Amino acid sequence: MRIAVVHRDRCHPVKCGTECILYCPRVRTGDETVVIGEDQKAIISEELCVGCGICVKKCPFQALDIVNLPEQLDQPIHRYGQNGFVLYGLPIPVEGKVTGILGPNGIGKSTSVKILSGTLVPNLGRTDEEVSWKEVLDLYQGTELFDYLQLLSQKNVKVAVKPQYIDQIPKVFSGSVRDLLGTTDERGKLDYYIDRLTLKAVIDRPIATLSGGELQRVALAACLSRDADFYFLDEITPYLDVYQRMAAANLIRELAQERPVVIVEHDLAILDMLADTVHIAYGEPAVFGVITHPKGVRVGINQYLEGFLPEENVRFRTYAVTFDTRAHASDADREVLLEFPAMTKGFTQFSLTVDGGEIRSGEVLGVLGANGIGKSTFAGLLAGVLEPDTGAMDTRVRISYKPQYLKGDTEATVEEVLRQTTTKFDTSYYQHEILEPLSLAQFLQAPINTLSGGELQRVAIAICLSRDADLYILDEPSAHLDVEQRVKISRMIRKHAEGRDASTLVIDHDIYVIDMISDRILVFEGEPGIRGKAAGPFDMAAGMNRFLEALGITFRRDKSGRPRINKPGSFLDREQIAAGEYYYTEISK
Ligand SMILES: Nc1ncnc2c1ncn2[C@@H]1O[C@H](COP(=O)(O)OP(=O)(O)OP(=O)(O)O)[C@@H](O)[C@H]1O
Ligand SMILES: Nc1ncnc2c1ncn2[C@@H]1O[C@H](COP(=O)(O)OP(=O)(O)OP(=O)(O)O)[C@@H](O)[C@H]1O
Repeated sequence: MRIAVVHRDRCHPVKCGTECILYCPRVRTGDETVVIGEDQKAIISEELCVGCGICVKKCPFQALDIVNLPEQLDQPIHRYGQNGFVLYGLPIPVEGKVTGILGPNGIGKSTSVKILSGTLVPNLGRTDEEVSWKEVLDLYQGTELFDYLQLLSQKNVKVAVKPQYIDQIPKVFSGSVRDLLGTTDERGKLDYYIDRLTLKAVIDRPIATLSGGELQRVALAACLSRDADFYFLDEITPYLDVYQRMAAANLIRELAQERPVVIVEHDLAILDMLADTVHIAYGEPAVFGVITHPKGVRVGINQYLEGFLPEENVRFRTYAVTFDTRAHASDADREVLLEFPAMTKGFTQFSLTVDGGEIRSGEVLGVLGANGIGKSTFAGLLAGVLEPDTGAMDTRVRISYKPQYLKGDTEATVEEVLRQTTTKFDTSYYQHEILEPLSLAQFLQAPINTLSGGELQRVAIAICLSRDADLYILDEPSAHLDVEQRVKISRMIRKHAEGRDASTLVIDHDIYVIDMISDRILVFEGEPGIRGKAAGPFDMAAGMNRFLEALGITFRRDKSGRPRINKPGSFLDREQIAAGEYYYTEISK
């Protein structure tokens, strides 16, 4: 079985020589394997295509993919139009349980949530005709999903959804947090959620002025407060600090005792403590995706990292994703490259104090701290996009800065934008050290304004690292990236820093990313939203301990090296706290 996918945003028959038609051996023999449709996009007939792949190589805009599917796949559940992405399988919500969905970007996780939450009516892969619910139900007869789909088709099920891209909320809602949440209090638990998600301080603020972390928590409170039969949460961790992630996870577990919850999540440490079972999503991003049967959470995560599904007998990746444990060498003999001065910056409600410090040549300085404690403000002061009230950064230091929130509002293609930032685009260094680890090659011809959150993030990292600079600043590079990409960008940022007469500062809430990347750590402390102060830089163990001790969270490593959060109050948790080993530990080895 074979599928042909045309990435419509990259298909421009007016601008190319219609190479897909010109070089197709079947077209040369006289049939219509590839034609240009009325909407000026290529259409590939999957019945006629022989799968030679010549059109894929010849297309100047990388707009085509032809893929042979694994044999055992049966009927698709949905296809986004002719030559569009195809999805096989659905997750199953279960009474009393949190069901997770784990997989790379662009593999159909959100699509499956849209189907189960009733936003998208499945078409069983048939894009040229109306497909009735009866046909869908016939297909699921005798399966665990039948009852659920029947209720859904009869519109007899009430669902609550936390959408993936919360930055859309201010575009459709203009009132205050109180106005928005007031309409959702259907179970009389809103005050409880406001308290547990520490939203009291922002309750009268206009939605448009909230930070990403605050908006994420408002969206969560809005979803959890509804009186629904089923709850669907599409990524809860972006922009939340570790403490807030744990608080959100605990609330979701509480809710799952009463109502089924389905969650999509890339943060493995959180998914691990939150979900009872996981469905793995595999396939080829933007081409096809398969949702597996449910697996126990620990087994499922390990199979996903391994890239092999023993029950299905499918290897979907040729290599395993491994979590390196890095020996953190003392680098005290590195030369000091630059000094940042003592600075202060005050907003109406918040003030930041920074004691001066130094960053060494080739060093990566990790930055940890709660939401709203001044990390991005500090980055803005260093980068010169914010004016300090006292102190001033040396303007001779050349800075390359990736901000936390990305704008993707240009129609220029990825390649055009990258070429504007570097003269090295055509070198093999650029291919191997930038494009490959960020998996950018396949969408170089895509216009920036059509990229997903994870794709845009990777382009922004490439732009930042492409410039010549003395100091590279990356604010939350892991947001919206899948697990594999997080491991890859961590290695890549490290490699970029090593052996270069430059320094790098990385702010991130993913503890593992900070562990992988950093030589030393700056810890931001204070009272979120009111005052913050940068402490350090500390060596890795001291920095991690200082940050995690304040949160009361300990980590251990499992056999594969993956960091896992210890259950609060468990034997290991108590033992590590007593030994003062919050992250790097001798005890759990
Ligand atoms: N309305 C749509 N029309 C056409 N294609 C779509 C549509 N929505 C999504 N797609 C495509 O379907 C594929 C799967 O998208 P989906 O959002 O379900 O992935 P995902 O696994 O949730 O990814 P991520 O982790 O990045 O959120 C992507 O290639 C996407 O471009
Ligand atoms: N331009 C501004 N005007 C007023 N207040 C601001 C402004 N920028 C930031 N703040 C406030 O300053 C505080 C610190 O914000 P900052 O973005 O530096 O925090 P952060 O530690 O980076 O948080 P996060 O982890 O959520 O990104 C927050 O309370 C924020 O609301």
